Amino acid sequence: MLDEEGGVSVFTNRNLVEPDTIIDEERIVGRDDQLESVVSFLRPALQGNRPPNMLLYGPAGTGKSLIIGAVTKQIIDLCRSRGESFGVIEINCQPINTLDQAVYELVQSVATNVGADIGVPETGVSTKRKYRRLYELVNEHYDSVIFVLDEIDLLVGRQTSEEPAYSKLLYQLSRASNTNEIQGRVSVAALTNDPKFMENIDGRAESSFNPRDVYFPDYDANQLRKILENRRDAFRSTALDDDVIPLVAAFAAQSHGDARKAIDLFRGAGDLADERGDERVREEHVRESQEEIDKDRSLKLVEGLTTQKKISLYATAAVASYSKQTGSSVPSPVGFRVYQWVTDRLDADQMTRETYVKYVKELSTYGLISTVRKSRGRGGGMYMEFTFTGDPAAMMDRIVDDGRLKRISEQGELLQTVVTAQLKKFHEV
Ligand SMILES: Nc1ncnc2c1ncn2[C@@H]1O[C@H](COP(=O)(O)OP(=O)(O)OP(=O)(O)O)[C@@H](O)[C@H]1O
Repeated sequence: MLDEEGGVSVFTNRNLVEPDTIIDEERIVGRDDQLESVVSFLRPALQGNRPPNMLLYGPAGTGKSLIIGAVTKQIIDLCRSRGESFGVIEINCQPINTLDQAVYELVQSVATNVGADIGVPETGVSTKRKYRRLYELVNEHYDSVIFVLDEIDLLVGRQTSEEPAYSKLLYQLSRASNTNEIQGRVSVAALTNDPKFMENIDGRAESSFNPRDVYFPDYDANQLRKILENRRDAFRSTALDDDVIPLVAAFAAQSHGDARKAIDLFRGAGDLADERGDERVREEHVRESQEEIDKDRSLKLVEGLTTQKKISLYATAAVASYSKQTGSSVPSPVGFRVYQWVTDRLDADQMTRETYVKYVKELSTYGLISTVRKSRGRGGGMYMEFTFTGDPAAMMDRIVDDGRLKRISEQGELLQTVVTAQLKKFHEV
């Protein structure tokens, strides 16, 4: 097999390890209970009745979109063979900011499905008009529909509104057939990672939505292994070393058993082998690809931090990096002194020691840092100790991409002296 540049590729069907490829049912692993529940909930659609609303919840990459997609696809086909038209109107709420935009996206989704005009402008008209257009399209083209709202919890809407946008949308859609706005049968399936989602929804939305729950737990390493085995034919039959699939599964199992991560890593390892012109995917490709993924993740995370958090992280990383022993931990009083020095140099606001500690502790929730409480012995008080899971010097490099912090990286030697002096002082007391 040739790759795009005409070289030999380890893949024969790379598409199979792309995240959004819709796979056949026989490739689905370990979701029998969820499949059974969703099938039984949607069966009424085949008997001329309205299926109940559903809430599919569980961590990222556990097959929620996959299962609802696979079952609704079958229903569409079965309905079609009986001369009925069943519509699946799907949106992902993650990039959507407002209720108005969500309704517009729904209109767009139906219009694309049926090949009709959107028939309403994106801005400059009321949300009510967009709802009207949505109902009009549904009534013209479908006998029954299911609205699939992925990542529903992220549709919060404007901060000023008391009721979150997802609550209003669920209310509106789930009663659209009762109010006769939609003449056919309507149900709503909401997908979320948040197990407490229903606690935040408004009372009247809760009673009109009133869903049947389907829970999607994490996959364990064994299930991930089977998921990957079932896509082994993405690669040439001789292209995978024996330890590749178990290793990919083990890495993904560590990061909460997310099948998407497993598939991404599987593909990434293959791409790396291709890039290097290697004929087989080996353990080293998996490890290096995983390192790349970790690096990207921490980079994205750092980009999203406020300047104060960046400074706190930078000062802490500087202590870890400049202290003589590798992998050494950072006592919070030392980190704070260095933080103060950095803020002075940058002429930035200075937070209290409590706030500094709070910021750094927050980063431990992302797995970048681990924290322990320490005692200085009799009467010496308590302090926190921070340890970096990765390389603190690499972390510093990532942070100084922020224009404001660049100035400090030019004073590396001075910073090193400050760190050494502060550490010495701390250990002398
Ligand atoms: N049981 C499974 N068998 C085979 N492939 C799976 C399985 N579960 C998930 N996958 C694959 O993993 C990827 C992520 O799955 P999916 O999008 O369904 O997860 P999700 O639970 O909807 O995640 P998110 O909450 O992030 O949207 C997809 O490529 C899907 O095909």
